[in-house]
Amino acid sequence: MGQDSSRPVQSNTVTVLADDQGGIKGSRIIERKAKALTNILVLGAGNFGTCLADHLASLDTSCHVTIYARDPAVVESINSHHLNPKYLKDIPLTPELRATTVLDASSVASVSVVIFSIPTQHLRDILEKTKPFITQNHLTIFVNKGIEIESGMLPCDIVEEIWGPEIGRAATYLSGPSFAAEVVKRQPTCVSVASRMHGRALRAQRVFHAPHFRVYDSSDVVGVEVAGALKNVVALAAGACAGLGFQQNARAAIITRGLAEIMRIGVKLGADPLTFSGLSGVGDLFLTAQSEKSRNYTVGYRLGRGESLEHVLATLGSVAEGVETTKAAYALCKKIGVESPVTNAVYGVLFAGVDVKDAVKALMGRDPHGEFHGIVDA
Ligand SMILES: NC(=O)C1=CN([C@@H]2O[C@H](COP(=O)(O)OP(=O)(O)OC[C@H]3O[C@@H](n4cnc5c(N)ncnc54)[C@H](O)[C@@H]3O)[C@@H](O)[C@H]2O)C=CC1
Ligand SMILES: O=C(CO)COP(=O)(O)O
Repeated sequence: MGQDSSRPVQSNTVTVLADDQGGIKGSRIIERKAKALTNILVLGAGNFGTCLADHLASLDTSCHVTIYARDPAVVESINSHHLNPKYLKDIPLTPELRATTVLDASSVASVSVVIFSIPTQHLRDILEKTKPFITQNHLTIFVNKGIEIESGMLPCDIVEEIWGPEIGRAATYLSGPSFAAEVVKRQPTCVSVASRMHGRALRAQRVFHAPHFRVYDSSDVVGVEVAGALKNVVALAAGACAGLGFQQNARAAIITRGLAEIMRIGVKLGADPLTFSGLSGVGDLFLTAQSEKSRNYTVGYRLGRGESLEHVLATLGSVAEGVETTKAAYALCKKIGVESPVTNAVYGVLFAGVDVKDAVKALMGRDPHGEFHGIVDA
């Protein structure tokens, strides 16, 4: 299989050109400290793990990138044919990318960067598996978006609970508007990366940065995580409105009121309100809540059209984090005493048999109140 001509391997020049599919062709615009970063392991060979591994493998040939998948058929196909047979199926992957089913002491010890691209409800499992091998020296980067159902915890808190505060605090969290199917085509994309140890966010920024992939650093881990998790709940609501046949006014309303709700929850949990105006906030909300490329929007849309949740999830073929996060966020908001009408409405439709039309009626029929109620007076 030859290299896809729309996705050139990058060299060390600074030329940035549009290719024939509108992707960006060219090379890194900041120096990546390849020698210091050395090898990278990506855990999770779904849509996003595959696209990030492909991205990193294409950046620097002196840096070996390995992707871990549980399915031997996926590993065999990536190694022999440079194709993932399950996700991003038609995209030829960078030939330098290697795949493995092995996750052990030596596979983790031989890399300095470990990227976790595993759905949130399975995060604990992979954290437990890697705990014996991860050290303070590893740069760890989490890209999942969600809240754990059982505990109501954000990924950052689960990481610190399982790995302990010292190693946990050094973890970094990447989030923002980044459909895998576009990143893998080198479409211009901007994201944020946050860490409680800011120097780690700067390191993660250098790992990913490329002409078509721009990374902004942040110290607001909670804000970035709350925004990434809850935009999926709002995307479910926006999709449902579209499925019902509501038009642009309704979409703008649900996105904006959804953002106010995300901010109320985030501020209560200690986030910086400014984060919600950034890439992980408005950026990802805007992307996900208005695009049929979003799995969460699609789930909402199909519910609005009258399909059952069970049927939609059985035929989606990939994770829609917002579904489980809705359950987690519903319980969390009750626990922390934050008003969450959008989350409650989505919860009712997904898990309590409420008809989508009735959920909209209930949302619109609430008593009026101030626009920034619960945020400015929090
Ligand atoms: N697809 C996208 O465009 C983006 C996804 N994300 C986030 O990245 C995370 C992963 O999403 P996708 O890759 O799209 O999901 P996906 O549904 O395409 O793939 C999930 C992958 O995780 C693997 N997996 C599940 N449990 C595992 C475990 N215990 N150990 C090892 N592997 C396991 C599955 O086998 C599958 O390969 C989600 O939290 C998602 O919200 C973030 C940005 C963009
Ligand atoms: O998070 C995403 C883009 O930033 C992907 O959204 P979906 O999970 O809804 O497809």
